[in-house]
Amino acid sequence: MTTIPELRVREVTLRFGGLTALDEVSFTVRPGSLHALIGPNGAGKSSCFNVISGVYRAGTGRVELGEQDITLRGPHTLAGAGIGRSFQNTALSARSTVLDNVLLGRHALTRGGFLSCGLRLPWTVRQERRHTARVREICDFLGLADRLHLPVAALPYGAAKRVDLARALAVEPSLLLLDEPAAGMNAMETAELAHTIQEVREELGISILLVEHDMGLVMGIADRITVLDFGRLIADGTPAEVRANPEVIRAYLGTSAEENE
Ligand SMILES: Nc1ncnc2c1ncn2[C@@H]1O[C@H](COP(=O)(O)OP(=O)(O)OP(=O)(O)O)[C@@H](O)[C@H]1O
Repeated sequence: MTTIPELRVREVTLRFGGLTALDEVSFTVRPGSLHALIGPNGAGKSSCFNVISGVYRAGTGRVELGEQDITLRGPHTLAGAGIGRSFQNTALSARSTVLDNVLLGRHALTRGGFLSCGLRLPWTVRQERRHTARVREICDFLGLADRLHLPVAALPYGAAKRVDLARALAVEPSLLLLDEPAAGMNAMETAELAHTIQEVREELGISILLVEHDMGLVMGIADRITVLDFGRLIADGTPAEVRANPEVIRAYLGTSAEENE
């Protein structure tokens, strides 16, 4: 069994001109845990997510995954580092089928260049079959088995988000980054998603870092929660600890309470 590495965010600072989006933020995602990153609007959640996933480069500080320093890695090297990520606005090809979209996520694990694939050499054919079989398993696990050959454009929103999740899992990550997976979902889709995320964690044993606005979802499934406010870390603990933290209550009451409930 592969060991799941710890993700360490170490004193990360990120500035946009005069604005400090992240101010010496440090937290650790323990191996196999479901860790949520929350905070009011503009707190720095997306900035932090983007630093971890290599979209933004931290001004100072480090991001480490196990023994790897991933601070300066670009987003295209994520899969190689064992990180799968979902997107807030799914970056799927709407006209392609579910199967083809998820197979694209598998690309990072594919050996051989386009010449050997184009020539359909026997080992590339075998490799393709193996990848397709695994992708079918992942889609099956996520309840997409009967939709494999449908174009993504024909799917309801909740199912399209599952395809995005399937594509992130297709890289066989040890760390899964989920960027507001419940955004735009109705209550039933959100409840199903919560169940799926828990199943992914239990079945695959991987670590999951979740950036999410839906407090109900986060409080219900996270093992640990890191709270940001104005780019600073104001709390880090279990859902019960975070819920009772006066600074967290103040930060959330300072914004629209309904919006964050
Ligand atoms: N590319 C950018 N250029 C300039 N400022 C930015 C950029 N991205 C984010 N910011 C600013 O950095 C701060 C943190 O933004 P960020 O999007 O990380 O917060 P957030 O917690 O994800 O907010 P939300 O919940 O509204 O998505 C905000 O003041 C935002 O305006």
